[in-house]
Amino acid sequence: MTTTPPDAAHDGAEPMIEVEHLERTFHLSRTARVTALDDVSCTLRPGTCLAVVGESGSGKSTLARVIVGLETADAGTVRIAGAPVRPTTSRRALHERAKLVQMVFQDPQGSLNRSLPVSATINEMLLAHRPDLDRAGRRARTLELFAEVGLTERHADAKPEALSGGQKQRVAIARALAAEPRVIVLDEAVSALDVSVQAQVLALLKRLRAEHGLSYLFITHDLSVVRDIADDVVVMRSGRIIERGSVSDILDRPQDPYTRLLLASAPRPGWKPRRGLRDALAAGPSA
Ligand SMILES: Nc1ncnc2c1ncn2[C@@H]1O[C@H](COP(=O)(O)OP(=O)(O)OP(=O)(O)O)[C@@H](O)[C@H]1O
Repeated sequence: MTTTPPDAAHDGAEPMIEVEHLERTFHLSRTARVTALDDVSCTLRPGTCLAVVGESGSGKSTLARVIVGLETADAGTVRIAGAPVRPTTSRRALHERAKLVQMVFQDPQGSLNRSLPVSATINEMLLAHRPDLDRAGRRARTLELFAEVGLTERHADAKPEALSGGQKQRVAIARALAAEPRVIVLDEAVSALDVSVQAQVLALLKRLRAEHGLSYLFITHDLSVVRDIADDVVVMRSGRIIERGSVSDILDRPQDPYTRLLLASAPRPGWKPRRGLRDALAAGPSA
């Protein structure tokens, strides 16, 4: 394990997200269970991007869901901007949390109504988070948000089916921005996009981060995007963090055999998919 954790204590700034000793086990039947989070601790430094990487089923999404409050941990603590995140059904507490942290998913379709223009999803967020705006104010703010993510009024008034995958993901990012959060959790948010569209969305995310002082928790199984966007990385396997460090620590000087295998299995120019990552991992680090 690398000995240089991306720990905010090192630079004295209060962490945007501080996760300590999270545990989450899913009971599938009376006898079968899966440990999705096993003593997981990590820190997102303000204004930075922490990538959470690992193969499918390693616990990345469960970690993201616990952080935003969509999932409850069995044990451990989550603090966002210093405020403890507790399981709650209180509308007020959920609203307060939504102002701190928003989530963008792989499939933007989930937050779009097929029969309404895509601007409706932004209007809905503004209704919840900007009570100071009237109808005209919400429309103006919606168009501002569309412009921020590189879309126009024509896109705002289109139904979801008229937009490409990349454009829909831009709408999802605009929707997250509408709450004016401090942190955005992106769960495989660029994974379904073509490489060139992916690069454009990553460039957009980097610009927005700088302009709004945002911090990102970036969940991905795709190591090729990590170098582009992340500052720090944690590597998960079977619910545990097995290695952590700066992007160059992890991508250039990985210590753990599993991290090395993940890197060796990652697609790169000239890579030929002779064997799946799962098979390679099942065969063990010496494969
Ligand atoms: N609601 C649930 N009920 C039962 N098991 C679950 C549930 N959510 C997650 N799991 C299990 O917990 C483990 C971790 O899943 P999780 O989705 O967090 O991993 P992941 O790394 O995000 O994988 P993927 O990239 O495939 O989404 C897996 O074994 C998964 O099957």
